[in-house]
Amino acid sequence: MELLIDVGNTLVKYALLENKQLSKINHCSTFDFLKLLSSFDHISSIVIASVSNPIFSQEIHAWAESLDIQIKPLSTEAESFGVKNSYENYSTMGVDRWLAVLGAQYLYPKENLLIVDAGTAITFDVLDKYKQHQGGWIVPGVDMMMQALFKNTEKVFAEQSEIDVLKFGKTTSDNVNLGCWSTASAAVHGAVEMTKNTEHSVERVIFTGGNGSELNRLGQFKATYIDNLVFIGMKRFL
Ligand SMILES: Nc1ncnc2c1ncn2[C@@H]1O[C@H](COP(=O)(O)OP(=O)(O)OP(=O)(O)O)[C@@H](O)[C@H]1O
Ligand SMILES: CC(C)(CO)[C@@H](O)C(=O)NCCC(=O)O
Ligand SMILES: [K+]
Repeated sequence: MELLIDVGNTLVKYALLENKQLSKINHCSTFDFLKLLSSFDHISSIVIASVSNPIFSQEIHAWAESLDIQIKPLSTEAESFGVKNSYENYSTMGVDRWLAVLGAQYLYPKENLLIVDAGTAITFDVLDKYKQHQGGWIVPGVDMMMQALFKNTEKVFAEQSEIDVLKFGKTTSDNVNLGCWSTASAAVHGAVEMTKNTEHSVERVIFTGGNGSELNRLGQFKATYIDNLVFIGMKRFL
């Protein structure tokens, strides 16, 4: 049994692989994950991808080595499984993005794709059906947009609320909630629009990440939400 770990900036996500089958994803803080570690002493190997502080990964590394458990850190490559990175300096691209791209390419090899990972940040990656990454965007996540507003203003605030449909708001709280979600959603539309009339015109949008299913629900476009896209990418390395 293998343990797959995706270390983000807010949460650690992990899943088990048993007989090539991915378990459901769990998530927790790095602090809670370290408390859980001893319960994984029966696994044969670990695959880890991190875009966060290396100290956490180093602790897992040390623990695995002390128990003779193999540990394989993943990193972004110039090319993986024939998929070619567009970055001038590929190693600076977050490995979570690269794994999401590889997961999407595995699931939909015949379409031009836009991969949107909506977490702490929202990343956009365009991958064409010839396995060429065409570039992307990084924007603040919905929570981060709101936090930036609260931090830099005196009278702007918001309460957490469920959004039914995207529209204009008539209270401060609704203005913030609807504004930030609409901004994220508009960026998805904008990314699709930007590829129109190019050779990599997007045929499918794939959402993942903590806020991905909500963005999928709120948007008015044909899209697919895949909660374990990064793990599907990781599985290709096993
Ligand atoms: N069930 C959920 N659990 C945790 N976060 C959730 C959930 N639903 C929505 N979210 C939101 O998703 C965001 C976290 O997304 P994600 O789980 O992709 O985190 P992350 O991996 O730490 O982010 P990143 O990888 O971008 O650093 C938070 O802003 C949170 O508000
Ligand atoms: C953008 C995030 C934070 C999303 O998790 C991560 O992919 C990251 O730290 N990336 C490094 C910068 C880049 O991808 O160009
Ligand atoms: K992520």
